[in-house]
Amino acid sequence: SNVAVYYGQGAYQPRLSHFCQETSLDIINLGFINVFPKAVGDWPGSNFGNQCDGTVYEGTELLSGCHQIWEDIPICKELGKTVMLSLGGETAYEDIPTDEVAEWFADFLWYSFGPPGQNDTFPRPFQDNQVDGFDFDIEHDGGYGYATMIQRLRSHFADFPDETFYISGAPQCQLPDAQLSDAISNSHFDFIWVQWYNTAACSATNFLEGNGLFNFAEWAKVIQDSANPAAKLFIGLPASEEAAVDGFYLSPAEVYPLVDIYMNLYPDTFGGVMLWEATASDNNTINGYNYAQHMKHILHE
Ligand SMILES: CNC(=O)NC(=N)Nc1ccccc1
Repeated sequence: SNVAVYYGQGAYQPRLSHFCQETSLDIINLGFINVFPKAVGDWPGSNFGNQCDGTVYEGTELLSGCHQIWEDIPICKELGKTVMLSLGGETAYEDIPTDEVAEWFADFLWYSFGPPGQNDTFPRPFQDNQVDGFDFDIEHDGGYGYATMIQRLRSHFADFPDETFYISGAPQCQLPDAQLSDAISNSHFDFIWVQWYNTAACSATNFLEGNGLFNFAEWAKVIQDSANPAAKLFIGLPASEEAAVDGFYLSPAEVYPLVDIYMNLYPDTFGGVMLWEATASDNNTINGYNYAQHMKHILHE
């Protein structure tokens, strides 16, 4: 099974290539496209923390100088990493007003961050690099338009039949997820990494208390009833005490039984662990291994 991490919002984070050299990491979600178009023709905006050089395409909030990222993606690809572009995050206003805007947004993302050379009226913020897919980290204002975006993206994917592109989502653990449940029911996801933190009613800490509120089983059923029953369900966890809201961190020793039980109860649906986020994991070493390395060991026990 795989370890997925978010990268781009870490405090004083090192560049992407540092994480691509970590053998414990399989999937890297670059966060975030944090400004969504309000109308057809509007450009989205981006934020990758301390990366990029601060320049934007004139009149937009889309970063145009992300040299560290466009230099490092080839290294990541060379090392076999899956690199996703993540939409949303904490700060974004994530409302998609109409189907036309949803399709425009999907087209923009595809022509700007998908395979190069398709339509040069669009910018190439990562130059000729193409991402392996798009992640929906929709934290609020969502609910409508994502299924349309994903269907549109998949129609573009079909134009490159010998290449593989992915769609993923990071819903909160409360069911139904106000932002993504509609999209999960009506469009094809490959990975769902549930944020089993920050929400007391269903977080992974409930597993430790044995109170039955940790709802992996319910989410596994959502996947099995979804547009893609073969989608992989990941357990999302904070990579350190301070990486999420207080009180939701599990030590590696606490994660072990959680993963062991659900990996074996749901061998076809269990996909691995997602961590928020990469730099926090690096800074959280226990017995000489960082948090992601502990997760990799647990997954391969
Ligand atoms: C997948 N996205 C996230 O995990 N976002 C996230 N954890 N945001 C956040 C919320 C509260 C405190 C710190 C980070």
